[in-house]
Amino acid sequence: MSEPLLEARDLTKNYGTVEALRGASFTAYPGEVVSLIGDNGAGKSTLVKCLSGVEQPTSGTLLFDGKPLHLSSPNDARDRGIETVFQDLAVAPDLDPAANMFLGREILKPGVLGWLGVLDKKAMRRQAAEHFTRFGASLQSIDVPIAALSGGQRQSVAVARSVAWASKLVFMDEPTAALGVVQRERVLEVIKRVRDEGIAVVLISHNMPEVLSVSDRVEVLRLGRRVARFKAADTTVEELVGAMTGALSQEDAA
Ligand SMILES: Nc1ncnc2c1ncn2[C@@H]1O[C@H](COP(=O)(O)OP(=O)(O)OP(=O)(O)O)[C@@H](O)[C@H]1O
Repeated sequence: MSEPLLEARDLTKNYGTVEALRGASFTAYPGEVVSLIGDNGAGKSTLVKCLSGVEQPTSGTLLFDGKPLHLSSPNDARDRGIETVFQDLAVAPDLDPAANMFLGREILKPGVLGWLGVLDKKAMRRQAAEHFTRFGASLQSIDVPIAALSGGQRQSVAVARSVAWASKLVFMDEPTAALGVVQRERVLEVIKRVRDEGIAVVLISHNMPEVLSVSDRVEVLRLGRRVARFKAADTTVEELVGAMTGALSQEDAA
């Protein structure tokens, strides 16, 4: 296997007296789908927040391409090609899907005075439409505000937006949770397509059959620590559940 793209070693994260992470480690390789699983409260979202610049770990080490990494904000992570689809769907409800896709990354064209940039809405709409088609967001129109879309359509806009900008790694926190069967399959196809382009996809999901069908590897968190790692092809739902609940603890045994 290639060298790790992103590695977390012994991360801790305290919120007051709550220890959300207690020495958590995690590894993602380029061009793989790795699922991060664990019971409610295991620390998955906290770990993703620490790996995407939303939160700073209390202690521990992050490495990116083998070099120490410090992320002071989500923009810091984005500058390195790391994108995140959050569980709470950070889309702007009053803007249309194209504007959402380019939020904070607007395409400018020279203004009348030559030096004042104005928004190139046409270029953004064209690129957004191409992108949504490519990444399976089925929208009848890209002119309506996000607020008028269904939950599933909003979700697919959020997924398409983050994979549009991810050049190295994308975190997806429950990306199929709000989706019907057809859209769920589309998102899973998008995940595989992004992986096949050499990007690392980190998937958080409580749906074990889905985890096994789309992942190359699975890492298991329990009580704020990584307790097991599996190759998806070599494991079963029962084994994953055993690791999540503590019936099996590979890493403690190692
Ligand atoms: N901002 C916060 N302040 C205080 N405690 C927090 C905060 N965020 C998370 N926690 C606590 O940290 C622990 C881990 O939470 P986290 O959301 O990371 O778990 P999770 O594995 O993502 O869970 P779920 O599957 O339910 O989303 C929980 O006990 C949670 O209550």
